[in-house]
This record gives sequence, structure tokens and C-alpha cells, in this order.
Amino acid sequence: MNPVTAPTTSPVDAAASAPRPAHAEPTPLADARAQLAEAVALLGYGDGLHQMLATPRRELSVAVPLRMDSGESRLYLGYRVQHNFSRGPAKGGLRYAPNVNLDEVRALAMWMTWKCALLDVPYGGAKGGLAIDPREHSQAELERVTRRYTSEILPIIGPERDIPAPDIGTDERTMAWIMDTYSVNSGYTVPGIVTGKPISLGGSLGRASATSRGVTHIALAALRHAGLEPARSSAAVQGFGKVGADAARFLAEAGVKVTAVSDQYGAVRNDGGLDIEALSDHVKATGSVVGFAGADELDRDAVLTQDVDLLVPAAVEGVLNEGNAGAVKARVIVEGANGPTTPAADAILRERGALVVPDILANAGGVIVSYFEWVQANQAYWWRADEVESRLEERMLNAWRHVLGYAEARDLSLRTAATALAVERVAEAHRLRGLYP
Ligand SMILES: NC(=O)C1=CN([C@@H]2O[C@H](COP(=O)(O)OP(=O)(O)OC[C@H]3O[C@@H](n4cnc5c(N)ncnc54)[C@H](OP(=O)(O)O)[C@@H]3O)[C@@H](O)[C@H]2O)C=CC1
Ligand SMILES: O=C(O)CCC(=O)C(=O)O
Repeated sequence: MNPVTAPTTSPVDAAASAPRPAHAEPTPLADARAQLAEAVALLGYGDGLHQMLATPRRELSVAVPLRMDSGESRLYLGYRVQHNFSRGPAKGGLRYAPNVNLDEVRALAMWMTWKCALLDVPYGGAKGGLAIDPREHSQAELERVTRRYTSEILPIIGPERDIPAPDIGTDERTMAWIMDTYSVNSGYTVPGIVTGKPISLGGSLGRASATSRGVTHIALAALRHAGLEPARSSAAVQGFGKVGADAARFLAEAGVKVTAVSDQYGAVRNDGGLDIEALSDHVKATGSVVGFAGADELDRDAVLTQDVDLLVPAAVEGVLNEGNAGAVKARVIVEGANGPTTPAADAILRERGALVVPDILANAGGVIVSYFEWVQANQAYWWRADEVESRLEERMLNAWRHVLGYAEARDLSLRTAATALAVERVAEAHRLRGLYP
């Protein structure tokens, strides 16, 4: 396999806000742009401001050589996109996955801008990616490739410029290597350069589980809003990684019967409710949910169409689309993943009366506690776990009520309401700074 994939389009895409032809394949970037276009139309903004909001401020593409343990060398393509920094430093995760490309990272960076604005954390949005399959590499190889990627993006990151965090395929070890590489280059330790780092290096209590806790707070509120009592509700969770596994655990702890979960290899189901702790032990031992003795096997993507009250997609983009949205039975969908629902699927689900809580609200717990971690690192003063968790819950539920009120007052979907609220805050920052009249 050749790890280097074809380069994507030029950095500043003049067609940023142009409508796509009807036959075009949905992509995360097209979806993100369509969501922005809808918010811009609602807010009555002109083309100039629309272009400004649609176009990343800064993008860096890097080629990252890796010396394998075998002595062979490989080259991987990496990216860091800073979509916006009008409200503060750019902020967002770093993804290691074989299909990462510049357009995907652009979409993810744009969603980070709206997420940070919606939750009123003082950041803009960024995202990074390396087109590598971490499962094919040893720890030593991952360390070398991470250090080299960090060196390549060093000129544009920093605790006051752009602060990476974990996303798909990366974790606290990755953050420790980034922190060390950056600190060695600075000549002193800079804990504020990344969030989601190990506690012993200045990470925050509660960051590792923050996205899942936030998803759970929102899921319980959304179920109740839909007239469903959590303790009498059932759920399916797609993805059993950093977000999905803990979301399944917290939902089960709250009394929700989690009947199906999946990972990239397959899915498992138990209508009586999965034992999430036993399933996690199985995943630790085998690397997959497949083969778990306490459940039946299910086709991987059938997890999305189970007869459950709540669906939590917590894996990748575009999984709920025109092809399967009509078959989704859940009344409430809470997006743990970024961009799991295409605009076409959104329309079908809304028509069916399903309540979709968008990613920029539902999975914001991660960046909220990343913000807490950055504040703690900058002050060199650490909070207790209960302080982190109560502040997280308060911010998540305030944002939920705000978005719900805005949506209900205008008969909008929660996604349109959330995006419009966020875009308005970013546009206001541009206007006040004089960047746009
Ligand atoms: N980590 C964070 O703090 C945040 C993450 N997110 C978003 O949450 C999502 C998940 O991220 P995270 O949990 O960190 O990533 P991880 O890499 O920890 O986990 C990803 C999970 O998704 C699974 N997966 C991948 N493709 C599929 C598929 N087609 N069907 C079913 N499962 C699949 C993986 O399977 P396998 O285990 O077999 O590899 C894995 O279980 C992403 O969209 C990310 O952007 C959003 C906010 C914050
Ligand atoms: O914690 C962060 O800074 C960002 C997490 C992230 O990448 C996301 O919310 O999608």
C-alpha cells in the first residue's frame, strides 16, 4: 500500500459557498458548507461575510516521513486547518485515520469554530489530520511520526495560537509526544500547547470522559424532552472508542438499556441490555466488540436502524444518509461523532419527527473540559474532579436550553438553531474587531 494519497484542492476554495450539483456525492465539507449556508440565509448575511465564514483562515499541508522499525521508510500526508480565530486561539483535535484528507479536515475545523462559539469557550476552530492507520504501527513508529508531524506544524501552533487535542486514532500518549516536541523546541515545558494529555503532565481530571459525559447529559435531557423516561428507554451506540464506550457506560449507569453497539469490525446486540463493563473487558482483550459472549452478532451498520429510543452515532461522518435515514427507528439521535448526519438525512429524520441533537452541541463536552484543562495549565492550579464535572454539566445543559428555546421560538431544527447561534457569535466578533463591516 502506498500511504501517500492524492493531494486535494487548493487552500482557498473560491466555491466555498457555491451550491453543489444535485448529483454530487455528499462529503463532510459539502455538508458543513450546506449547514453554514442555511444559517447565513436565516441570519440574512451577505456574500462577503458568507465567504469569510466559509473559508479557513490558514491551512498547512505537510509531508511526514517515517522510518519504520524494519528500516523501511514511508511518507504520510498531514494537515492542520485553522478555520477561524476571531474569538480566540484555534482549537481542535488531531485525527489519525487512513482516509483523512484536506477537505475532511476543513469540515472538522469549521465545526470546531461553531462548537466553541456555541458553548462560549474563547476559541476559534481548528483540526488536524494524518492519513495513517495507527493500527498498522508500533508505539515507537507512532511516536516518531507524531514528533515529526508536530515539528512540521510547529510554526502555526502554540498555547495562544492553536491547541491540539485527541480525536479519532489519537490519545493522551499522542498529546504527551506533541507536548514534549513543542516544549523541547521552546526550551521550557509548555503544558498549555495541548489538551487531553496525561494527568501527570498537567492534564485535567475528567477530560478523558468529558465528551461522553456531555453526550449523556444531552441524551438524558433530549429523551425527557421527547417524553421518554431514560430508565424506561433503550439505546444503540455506533463506535466503541473514546466517545462511544464511555457514552454507553454512562447511559447504562443512568438506567438506559443499551441494546446494541458497534465498532469498525461489526456490531453486537442483546435486547435485554448489554453488560457494558464486561463488553469493555472483551474489547480490551480482543480489540473489538465482535465475539462478545454476552450478545448476538449483528451486521455492523444495522446498529443504526435498531428499534431503540435513542441512537448515538459516535464513530465517523456521513453514516446517517439518504440511503438509510428512512430506516432509522430511534426517536432521539444524539451526535457523539462530528458530522454523522448528512443534510439529506436531516430532512428525512425531521419529516419523521425524530429529534436530532447536533454534534456542535451534543459532543461539546470534550472541548469544554479541554478549555478547563488549558485554563488550569495556564494558572498551574488544578481543579477537583467534581468541580470539573459540575461545571461541564452546567455548561452543557445551559447550551441545550438555549438552543432548544431558539429552535422552538422559530420552528427550526436543533441543528439550524445551534449553527445560527454560533455563526452569529463569530460574525459579531468579526464585526467588533473591524475585520468585516
Ligand atoms: N475524542 C473526543 O474528545 C471527541 C471526539 N469527537 C468525535 O467522536 C467520534 C469518535 O471519536 P473518538 O471516540 O475519539 O475516536 P476513537 O478512535 O477513540 O474511536 C472511534 C470508534 O469508531 C469506530 N468506527 C470507525 N469506523 C466505524 C464504522 N464505520 N462503524 C462503526 N464504528 C466505526 C472505531 O472502531 P474500532 O474500535 O474498531 O477502530 C472506534 O470504536 C469522531 O467523530 C470524533 O471526531 C467529538 C468530540 C470530541
Ligand atoms: O478538545 C478539543 O480541543 C477538541 C475536541 C474535538 O476535536 C472535537 O470536539 O471535535
